[in-house]
Order: sequence, then C-alpha cells, then structure tokens
Amino acid sequence: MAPQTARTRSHFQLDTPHLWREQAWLAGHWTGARETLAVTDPATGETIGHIPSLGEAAVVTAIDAAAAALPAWAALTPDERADRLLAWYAGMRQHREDLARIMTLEEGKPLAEARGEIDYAASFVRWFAEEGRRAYGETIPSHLPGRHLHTLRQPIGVTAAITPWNFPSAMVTRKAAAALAAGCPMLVRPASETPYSALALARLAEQAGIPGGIFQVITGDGRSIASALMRDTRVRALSFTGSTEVGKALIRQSADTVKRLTLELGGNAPFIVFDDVDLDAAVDGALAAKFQTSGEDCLAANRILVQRPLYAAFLERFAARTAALRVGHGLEPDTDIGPLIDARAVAKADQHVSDARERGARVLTGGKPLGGNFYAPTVVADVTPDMALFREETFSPVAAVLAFDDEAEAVRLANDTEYGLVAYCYTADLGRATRLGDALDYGMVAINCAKLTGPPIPFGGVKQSGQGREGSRHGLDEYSELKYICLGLPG
Ligand SMILES: NC(=O)c1ccc[n+]([C@@H]2O[C@H](COP(=O)([O-])OP(=O)(O)OC[C@H]3O[C@@H](n4cnc5c(N)ncnc54)[C@H](O)[C@@H]3O)[C@@H](O)[C@H]2O)c1
Ligand SMILES: N[C@@H](CC=O)C(=O)O
Repeated sequence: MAPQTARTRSHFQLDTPHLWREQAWLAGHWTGARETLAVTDPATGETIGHIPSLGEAAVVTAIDAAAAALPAWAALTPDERADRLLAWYAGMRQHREDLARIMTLEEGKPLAEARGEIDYAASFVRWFAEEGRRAYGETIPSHLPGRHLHTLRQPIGVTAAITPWNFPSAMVTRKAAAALAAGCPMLVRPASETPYSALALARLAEQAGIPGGIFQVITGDGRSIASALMRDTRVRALSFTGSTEVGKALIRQSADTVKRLTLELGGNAPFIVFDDVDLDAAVDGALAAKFQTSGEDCLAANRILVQRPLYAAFLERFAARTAALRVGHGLEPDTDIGPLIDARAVAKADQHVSDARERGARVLTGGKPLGGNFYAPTVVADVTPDMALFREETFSPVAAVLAFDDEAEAVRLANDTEYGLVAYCYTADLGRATRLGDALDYGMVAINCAKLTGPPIPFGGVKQSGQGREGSRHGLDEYSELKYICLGLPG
C-alpha cells in the first residue's frame, strides 16, 4: 500500500511527502493490515488518513525483532549509539516544518506550538545522545576484607512505550531517546488520535540508520497491544504517559511479569499568586501556564489561587486577556487556541463549567462550546473545593480561579488533591518562595515562571501523578539495571 496519496500530498502540503506514513514500522518493514483506524483532523472532523489496526501477533513480531536486535545495539559503544541518535536529531531539525504541520493536522495545536514541540522533542534526542556516554557505575569502599566492590549500569532489555495524543512527538522521544541511549530497543504504541507524528519519527529513525528492531512504531488498539506487551517476559520496562486511570490499570497488569513501569500521569496544577507580585507578570504566567495546547497539557494550571487583596484586579486583567485569545484551526497563522481533541473533551469542559455555575461560581468570559471541537477560552471565578473544576483535571481552556487569605491556606488548598505533578507560585518574598518549594507536595515546582521543562530537568510527579523520572541524567536510569560486582582478590 502506498503510504501517501496524491490527495494527501496536495492537501497537507508537506515538503517531504514520504514523512506521511500510513503503515506501522514493524521489525524493519512498513507494515499494513486489513483492518484500519481512521484518523481525523480535530478542527474540521475530516478524515485525514487511516492507520493499520495491528493486534497481538504484530506485538509478538515486534518483540521478536527487538530481542534479536538487542545484543548488537547494547554492544555498540555509547559514541556509536550517539552517532545514530544525532543523525535522527538532524533529521528532525531538517524536517521541522513538516513534522510540525503533521502534528497540527492530527492534534489541532497551533502551528507555532507544534514547532515548539518539535524543537522540544528533538532536544531529548540530542540530550540522551550525549548523556548515554555518562551511564557511570561506582566503586564502593569495601566492608569485606580482600574484595573490590563496584557497580555498573546495563541495558534493562526490550522496552516499550504507550504515548498520549496531546504531545505526539515529545512524549515519544523523551522515552525512546533515553532507552536507545541506554542500549535498549523500544517499541512505541502512539495514541490512535495522533499516530502520524510517531510514524514520521520512525521514518526519520530509519533514515538515520537506527536498526528496524531498535525503534518500532506499532499502531492499533491500546488495550490489546498493552496486554500483549504485559504478558511477554522479554519486555522488561514500559513507560506510559496518559491518564491516572489507565496508569493504574497498567500497574495491575504488570504484576505478573514484574515489569519496571515509568508512569507520567494526570495533574491538577495549582498556580498561586501572592499579593506582593507584579500583576502583569503573574497574568502573563497564568495565561502561559493555562492555555498552552488549548489547556490539554498535564502541566496546565488547573486551579489559579490568588491572594485576596489582588483577586479582583487579577480577575479583571486575566479575563480581558483570555477573552482576546483567538480560536481557530491550528494552521491559521493568528490562532492562539485550537480545537479540543474530540467531542468528549468538549462535553467534559462544558460539564465542568455547568457544575461550577450551579454551585455558585461566576463565569467571567467564555463558558460555551463554539461548535465542532472548539470551546471558548473561559475564566470561572469563585471556584470552591467541592466543584469538579477544582477536583478534576479539566484538560480544556477553562481556567478556574479562587481566592485565599494567607500562605498556610494557599498550601492547604494547593495540596488538597491526589495529584502531584507540578505547582506554580508567584511571590516577591524569597523566604516564602523557599518555604513553598519545601511545602508543595509536587514533583516539580516553578517559582515566578511558567516555563520549566527541557531535557536537563527530571520530569515527573508524586502521589497519583506517577512514578519515575524522564529527561535529565535520571532519565537513563529508567532503562538500565544497576548491577553490583563483588570481586574477591586471590590471596
Ligand atoms: N505526566 C505527564 O507527563 C503527562 C503528559 C501528557 C499527558 N498526560 C496525561 O494524559 C491524560 C490525557 O491523555 P489521554 O487522554 O491520551 O490519556 P489516556 O490514558 O486515555 O491515553 C493515553 C494512552 O494510553 C492508551 N490507552 C487508553 N486506554 C488504554 C488501556 N486500557 N491500556 C493501554 N493503553 C491504553 C491511549 O490510546 C493513549 O495512547 C491526562 O490525564 C494528562 O495529564 C500526562
Ligand atoms: N507539557 C508536558 C507534557 C504533558 O502533557 C511536557 O512539557 O513534557
């Protein structure tokens, strides 16, 4: 089956049409299937293509290929693996515009944000190409006479990843680059809503000389692919980014084969604004932290807490700026907010707003669906902890704002959730900033800034937001085993 048609070529206007793949990259072959899944542009509802719906047999083929490729890949020097990863990185840089366009078509995010995600995704490949050289062990002063003790890091084995639709490239490379740099093959199953970004990455990996068994992309139903992965004892580690609900199901399924799981799950980020800050800086930060990717971001500010003396002024300015955001197709140059991923996401946003209204909150701007998968950028004031907007991740352009009186109350409200991914706070008081860094029960805390991610930082959550860390030097550890050697010295 030809992966591109004349229609898709002209329609999508890719400079390099062969990056648009409608087959899975399995065991070094572009592979189709009789059954397919349709993929739609969330902005128009139009079908943009079909991908193979592969099942358990294909997963076994992929694991066979990965297990066969593992010894030779693990035996390469870190420099040799780095060369392949850097070639992959170069391909991503070269095709940045096409990759961004593919992402906007399938995910809906504005093109400028998609370009930013491609840069972000590529940066993990470069980071881990370098970091693979530093998978150090250690020597241990011996407690036993006549012994030398040391540790070394070895590749864990065949690995797999299940990735979400909201960051269709970065969630693939943050996992795969770490696994490959550590000497492991990785089999990726991307979300069925956004498979084309991952398939384009597979095409670039192929061109970079990464062996077919080392990086594979398999498309199809998540549940059956996950259960085949979980059953197979050769798969030693699985990294999942997605909802807490599915993460919990994967923990249960992994028990029988005792796999290592890295889980990047849901969030419910507080964004705390104290009354000693520059109001414009805090409003800029809140807009950035709330509305990126239409609010469909695990790091999105889900609850904006403002100290009472600043509350009215903050609401006025924040609502005015929110009302000015332009909603549209992500390929339109002026778009700030794209569509939500599907009708279910729109219904959830609207339910959260109705629930808040019924419980006494005020809708200052937006608060309604705009047709199709679009929802108006919304500010809801006077939110209380009993509202769904406070308790659940809304994953939409709906901002929930509430007032607090003092630092103790802010911390109590912020920590009143089972999630613990990221917290933001704005304050001019250094002592308070330090105390908040300690007291907020989150894996990541951003103080006086909204942008905090990148390859050098350990990304991850506590409580029900997940386990393990991605990126940074710690990201390699998820894909290696720490082995201890006790060497007895003759005589
Ligand atoms: N912490 C992070 O780094 C991070 C990053 C992005 C998204 N997320 C979270 O992801 C969620 C939104 O993404 P989503 O709606 O795609 O989540 P989701 O859990 O529904 O889906 C995530 C992935 O799992 C697959 N999947 C669904 N059910 C499955 C099952 N039973 N077994 C195996 N795989 C299954 C999906 O097809 C998708 O590929 C939000 O909660 C968000 O916070 C977290
Ligand atoms: N925005 C996150 C992904 C979560 O949805 C990131 O920066 O990695």
